[in-house]
Amino acid sequence: IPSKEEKKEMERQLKAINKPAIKSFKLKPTTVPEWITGNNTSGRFGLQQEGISCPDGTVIVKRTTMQDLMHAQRLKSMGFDGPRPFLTERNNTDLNGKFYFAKADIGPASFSGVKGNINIWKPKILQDQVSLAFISVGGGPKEKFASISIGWMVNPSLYYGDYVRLYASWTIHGSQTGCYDMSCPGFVQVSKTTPISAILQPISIYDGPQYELRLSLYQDRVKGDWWFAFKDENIGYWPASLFKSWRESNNANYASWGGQVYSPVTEKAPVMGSGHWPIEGLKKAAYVNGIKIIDRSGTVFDPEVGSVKLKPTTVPEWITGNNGSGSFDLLQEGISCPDGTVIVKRTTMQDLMHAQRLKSMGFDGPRPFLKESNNTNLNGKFYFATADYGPDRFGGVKGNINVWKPKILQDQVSIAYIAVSGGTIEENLASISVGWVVNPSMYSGDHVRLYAYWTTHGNMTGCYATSCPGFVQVSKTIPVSAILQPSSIYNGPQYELRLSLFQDRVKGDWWFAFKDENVGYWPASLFKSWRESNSANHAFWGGQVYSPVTEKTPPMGSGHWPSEGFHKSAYVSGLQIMDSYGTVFNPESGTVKLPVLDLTQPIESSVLSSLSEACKEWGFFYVTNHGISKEMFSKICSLSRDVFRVPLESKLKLGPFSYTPRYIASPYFESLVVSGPDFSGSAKASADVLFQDHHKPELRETLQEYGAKMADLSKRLIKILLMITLGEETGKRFYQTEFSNCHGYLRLVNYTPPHDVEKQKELVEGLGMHTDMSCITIVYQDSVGGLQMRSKEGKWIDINPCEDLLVVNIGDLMQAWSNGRLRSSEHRVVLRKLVNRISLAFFLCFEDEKVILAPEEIIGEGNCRSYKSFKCSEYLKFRQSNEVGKFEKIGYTVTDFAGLTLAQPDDP
Ligand SMILES: O=C(O)CCC(=O)C(=O)O
Ligand SMILES: [Fe+2]
Repeated sequence: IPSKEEKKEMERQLKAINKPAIKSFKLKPTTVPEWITGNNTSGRFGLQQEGISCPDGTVIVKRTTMQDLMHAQRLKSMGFDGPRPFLTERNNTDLNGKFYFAKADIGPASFSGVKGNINIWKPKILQDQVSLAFISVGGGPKEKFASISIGWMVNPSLYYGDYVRLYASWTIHGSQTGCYDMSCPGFVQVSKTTPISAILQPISIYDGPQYELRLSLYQDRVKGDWWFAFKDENIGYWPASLFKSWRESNNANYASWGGQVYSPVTEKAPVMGSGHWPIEGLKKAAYVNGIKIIDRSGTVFDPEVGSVKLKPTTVPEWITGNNGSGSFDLLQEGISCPDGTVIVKRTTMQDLMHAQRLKSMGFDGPRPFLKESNNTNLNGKFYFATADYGPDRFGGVKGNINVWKPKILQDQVSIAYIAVSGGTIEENLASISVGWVVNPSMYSGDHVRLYAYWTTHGNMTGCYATSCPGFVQVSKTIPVSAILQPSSIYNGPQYELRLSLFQDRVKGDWWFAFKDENVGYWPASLFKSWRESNSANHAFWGGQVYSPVTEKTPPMGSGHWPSEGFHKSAYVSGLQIMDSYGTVFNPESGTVKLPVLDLTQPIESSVLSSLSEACKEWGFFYVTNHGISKEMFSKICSLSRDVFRVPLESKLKLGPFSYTPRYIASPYFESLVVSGPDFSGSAKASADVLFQDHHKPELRETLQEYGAKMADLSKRLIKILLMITLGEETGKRFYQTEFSNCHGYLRLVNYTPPHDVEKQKELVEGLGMHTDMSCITIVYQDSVGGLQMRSKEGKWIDINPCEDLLVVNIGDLMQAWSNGRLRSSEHRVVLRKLVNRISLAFFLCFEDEKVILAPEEIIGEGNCRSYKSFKCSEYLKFRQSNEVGKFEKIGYTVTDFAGLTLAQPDDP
């Protein structure tokens, strides 16, 4: 505990260090070595943001807190006064502690830059110990000796936790004066993404993957400043003035690379690097490689660089989609920056005290994942209003929350949010929530602010975006505590926040997007429990208020009840869930998650049961890894466009069996049938009519290939359906006797919506409700979407398009043959956007002469037969006898045609 005097001194130091929030910085060096702008090289590298940094998020700077200074003080008194980046002395021990080094050096020499790759390890060390790996430069005569060193360091006494962190330190005055990063004036941070004490992840694994830090130190040859670059990014610089002694000798004199450990004498010295000897070789021992020197003339050898992750690898379509309603302005803390400046809101003592005070009040953060209802504890009351979705595996959630500014007192909190949470067991529950918050105790004023919050460890650990390591800010314009304006007005204009949380499907990181901009992400490593369950489990939307028990509870949202309706009560709208395949669905409208059959995976019993359930309930499912490439789909789509662009006159020459013009099924629907098994012949016949002497060999070649693949796929699917309903052996037998003569045909469909489709009040149907006359149908729909299936209760459910998935649905013939165990459900296509839509449907049908009669095996003992036997061609005739009956199914279903209304158990 510091004495009064010491505390005063620290406060003085804090004042000196914590400069005003706005300051003009140099943002770029004048000269940059070639190696900084080179192309990327290997080595994926995630960065975690430093503990206490700017909620503002514009520049990540760890402002020195009293605590840091106390730590530093303590370290000093322990004997560790900083890394010894340039030391000619050998391993040494003084009264308090021991230093060990392993290094290589160059010098004296004349150079102005050095770079190298250091691989990252996380040595096990005790609280008072230090382990680091570095690159450094130094120079000047003995008593004026100065140096800079950068690298990674594990130093629990200086920084929170035993994380491996980026570090930078320097010494002047013959190494008498020394500083870490921000703990004394000198280093100027310019990077907005990489703080100097950033947590480094991942870490190399013994005999496993190796991760490197790519670092460089170089002098601006015009200004003389020394710059520190991490991968491609300039982190900051030390002004030339700091190293007078170098200026005198006009350049640096020594460079060194290596490792260093420090331990109090009372303890066993900690591990350096991986703790293994160089003789064990790569992947086992720590290394520094790719060392390069830049000489005074600027000559470099083999420049080599990389970059920091700023974008997710996968981005859901909704992020790049068009804007929704409601304009929205963002204010950044009420300060705007003159050119060439960056906004630095560093964590102040006050911020920390606020957070502390809130904690002691009972509010330890929003409670994004709560099964419990409104609750009151000793200190305060929480109230919730939430809707939730789950448990389910999904990869994202989005929604619009309208913004209100509830009147609340200083100690109260009001929040509206969307959240995701997961975890397999109580102890590893984790969650992320984003939304708006009014929280005057945490942030200054009663502004409505954007917030992001997460919890880990069974929700025991929780953090606001930047108040502990975890969230990585990437947006340069939207800080997570941005003030939101305007807010909605009762019975007046409504303003919404468009938010989404989604998982990078390659890296596993969770991203937060506001409108169409990625604000930042939480690295996958943060939510181990989710990784175990492979994705999130629950989604929530709602409001939350907190108040100390002594006060009246504040209003939630607008403070008005939902019954008052739109413009009056708070709402969350446009809720969407993205499943782990990237398809998007609406959790409100009785959403159904259809199973996805992966054809490259062994069909396990869990897959069989969900498939069988879906076929019974919906008659729809998805199939993936079906062996048809994206290029194939886009080729057919483009060929289809060519076909439908042909003048109507020519298309009509194809005749009604192959071409259906727009006015038959619907004013927006036209289609071309290509029949199998000779898809090529059928396509050629059509092409000859449509394109006459302009031969289109691609059309028949592509359709032949696609048709054949569809025929194979449909047969494979039939076998799986038979296996589900009849078991493996019986299924195989029936495939041979009943399905081996099936044939298929393709229908290319072009939907042309009316010009005012987006303004129409009524839903525009591209294809009306119908059931398919097939055994099964396989549909490819382009990215426009609009296919819907109808539930037994009559609810319409979107079947969203997804690049990698084909839609499979059961047709009437299969429903009759399976005695209704497989459902042929009504579906339709709705047009919402003013763009053409292409779909490719493949119908697998029984041969015309086949008599359909459900076998006893499928009816099962004690069950009734539901359909009388009928000849396939008769049913087709029944549907086709009437142009309406072909597409409009009411009164023309297989049940109308062959259904047995009465239970007749003895009827064969
Ligand atoms: O266009 C679609 O997505 C589906 C077409 C369809 O249902 C059909 O042709 O039977
Ligand atoms: Fe259909």
